[in-house]
Amino acid sequence: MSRSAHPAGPRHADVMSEGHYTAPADDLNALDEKVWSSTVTRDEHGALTVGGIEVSRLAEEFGTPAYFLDEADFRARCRAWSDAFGPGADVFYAGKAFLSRAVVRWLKEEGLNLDVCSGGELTTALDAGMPAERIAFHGNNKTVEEIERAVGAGVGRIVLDSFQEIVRVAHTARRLGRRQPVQIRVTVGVEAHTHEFIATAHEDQKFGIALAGGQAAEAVRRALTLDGLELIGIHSHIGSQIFDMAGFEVSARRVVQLLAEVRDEHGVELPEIDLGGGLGIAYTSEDDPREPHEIAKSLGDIVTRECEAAGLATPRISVEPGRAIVGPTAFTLYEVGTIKPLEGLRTYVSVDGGMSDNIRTALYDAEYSVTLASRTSDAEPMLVRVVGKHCESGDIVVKDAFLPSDLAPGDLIAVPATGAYCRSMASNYNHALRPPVVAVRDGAARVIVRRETEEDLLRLDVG
Ligand SMILES: Cc1ncc(COP(=O)(O)O)c(C=O)c1O
Ligand SMILES: N[C@@H](CCCC[NH3+])C(=O)O
Repeated sequence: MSRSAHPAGPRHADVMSEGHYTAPADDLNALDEKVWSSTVTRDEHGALTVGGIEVSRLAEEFGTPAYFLDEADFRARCRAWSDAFGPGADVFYAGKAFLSRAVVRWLKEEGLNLDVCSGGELTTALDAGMPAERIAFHGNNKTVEEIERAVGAGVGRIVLDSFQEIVRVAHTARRLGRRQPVQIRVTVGVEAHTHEFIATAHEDQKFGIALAGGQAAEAVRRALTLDGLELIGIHSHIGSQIFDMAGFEVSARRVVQLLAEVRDEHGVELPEIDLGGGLGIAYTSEDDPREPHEIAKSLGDIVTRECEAAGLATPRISVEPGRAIVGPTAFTLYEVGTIKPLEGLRTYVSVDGGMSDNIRTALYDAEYSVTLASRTSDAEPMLVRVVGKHCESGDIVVKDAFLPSDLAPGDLIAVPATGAYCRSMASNYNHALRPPVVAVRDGAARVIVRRETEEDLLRLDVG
């Protein structure tokens, strides 16, 4: 069985009562390479395999639900990003998308840097051997204790997010006898075309300091006067799951304008700009993400052009992709439980996980696709909603999809593109046990984050 680049058939407008969905693929067994990691294929029996291992074997050994992460694909994406940006720029992987010690080691080996945004992420990064100078520390409300740890560890940069934080970091650095490299995160006033909850550069929200009204310029003024700080640049992150480069272009242009104002007022050319992460991936065949080299070229060109126009030397650029690296590298494997056909509506397929392992559908109305993984089938397509086992009717994993109508309890189904913001946002709702993450590579599979156990739950319950 082979992978197909274009499995989605023509759209049908006739079947659904609400929302939007793709018509059944011409071949429900086909795998769209846009949404699956590079080593996923079907074997001669039709079963899905990753890294050369068949899913039924994986399910037997590691159980379901579980996330299977294609290590070769992860490493290849790291290399694609670092090659695209080249030695004159820095790629920081955004650890919030998914972080574990194995991931930190892969990043280190592949030459990437790491963006962390909490004490927990910092600890994981340092514990797995990421050199502190390759770590950027983010967050809109870093605690004093987190700031102390970050400065004490010698992180390469702290991204300042508020006026209070400018003072806090300066104080801490002075007390520890350091001069901490910092960037200032600005909100550039861009409405990124993405879900409201994951857009971050419009002014009415909690992140950053607004360019508008001269606030960012004031933040620069203060940062430049404080002894404990070495202001190395300006940071902007406009949101997440964005396909349209226009928002990044506006953002780059406005950040460069601020650099020019800083040069005019202070006679200082800040050497770096960070344009954040947020590049979209394909969750379904309808999504059309950009390749890293296109993104690098487009951002590089605009920064160079704007800097030339402003008479500035081109600063060093950095970016912080999270989803675009880890998102496509993993899929979630579920076992089908109950199947409930609702006459004239759709069939509800319940799986052994749900919103506790993938909150994105409930939280952002995110769209996913799904395939029958343990076998192929030539049965007619049926319209399904894949739901979890939680006590919520919003507990939906895949809102609208087609699966073969001979689907039966015990079949394995796989949801692709769950590498980002699924395990990292997983919960214990209904005392669910968070699933393991299993890395698969060259015919070998190993647990990198183990499944939680009921003992883990009881251990925290000390009452
Ligand atoms: C500051 C910052 N950088 C990078 C990212 C990573 O975003 P993404 O995973 O969409 O690339 C985020 C999350 O949106 C962020 O807040
Ligand atoms: N967690 C979000 C994105 C936010 C990224 C971090 N600022 C998602 O799943 O899409």
